[in-house]
Amino acid sequence: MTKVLEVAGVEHRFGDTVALDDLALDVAAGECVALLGPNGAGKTTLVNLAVGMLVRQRGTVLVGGADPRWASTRRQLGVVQQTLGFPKVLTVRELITGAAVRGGKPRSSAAPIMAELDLTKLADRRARKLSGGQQQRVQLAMALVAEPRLLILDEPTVGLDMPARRKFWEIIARRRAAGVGVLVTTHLIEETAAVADRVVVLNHGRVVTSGSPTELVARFPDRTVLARTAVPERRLAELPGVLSVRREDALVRLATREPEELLRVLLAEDPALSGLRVEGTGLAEAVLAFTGGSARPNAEVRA
Ligand SMILES: Nc1ncnc2c1ncn2[C@@H]1O[C@H](COP(=O)(O)OP(=O)(O)OP(=O)(O)O)[C@@H](O)[C@H]1O
Repeated sequence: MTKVLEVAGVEHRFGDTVALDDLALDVAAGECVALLGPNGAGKTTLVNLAVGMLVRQRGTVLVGGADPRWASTRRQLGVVQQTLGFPKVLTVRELITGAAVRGGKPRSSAAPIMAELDLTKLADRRARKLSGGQQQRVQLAMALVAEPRLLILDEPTVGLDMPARRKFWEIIARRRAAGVGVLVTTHLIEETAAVADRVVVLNHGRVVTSGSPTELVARFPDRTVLARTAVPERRLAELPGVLSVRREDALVRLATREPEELLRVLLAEDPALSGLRVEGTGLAEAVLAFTGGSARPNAEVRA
């Protein structure tokens, strides 16, 4: 499989701070790799090296086999980054046409991409005056118009509502089907689980683990059985397969690896049992565990 991003043996320091430490990571054509990790893990540093904004200190960073600091390499790269501000006076059409020309494409390539991203009606508006979600679409159009081989998306869906997020990932899926590789950094872990082939978890500048979202979650086989019951804690702890018991008011949380067996004995023990629920480990909890945080049972947890 062709690699569109190759990172190997990368070390990067800011003074005494080691931001990246012997880092290796690849993105293949058509693959979506999510880079996750807590604040300060080194995600932005890696992105800035990959887009050629930082000068490499040690190791290899190649986009489409070439140095991302070369202008010819950057033409193969589409970037959506939170921090980029638009110039004051330029319209949506001017920005997207400019990105097409810089990428070696004809000016006429702007119109179809504006249509795909619902920007046609906004074409003559100044980009700076648009809403956050609309500006995000302009950035994506600028990133896509030159048909890059690699997309780097840094927190790309922050500020987008649910329909806009769905649309965003649909557009990315179409590019992936055409062989475009994607590197995405995000704190919205559960969203990533739905779109990424592979997750790379960074902490303190190092890769602490990587794998498909399903593989990472499968490394945490524990399930939590929640129920309202009058059965005393000591008795609950003796039930088969119970690893731990925690009571929160009337609710008990029982950790187990055999939830079905536990449910059977629980119901036999307390026919008046109510509020029964079984929770599994989500990707967010798995990532927190890998980076030394404690698990939190929320649908969308910031790493
Ligand atoms: N320009 C800089 N000068 C000094 N230190 C920096 C600079 N940029 C990053 N660092 C340090 O490098 C480390 C990695 O930072 P980086 O911004 O890459 O992390 P991150 O994973 O993107 O974090 P976040 O999720 O908060 O954006 C941190 O310890 C940070 O303080």
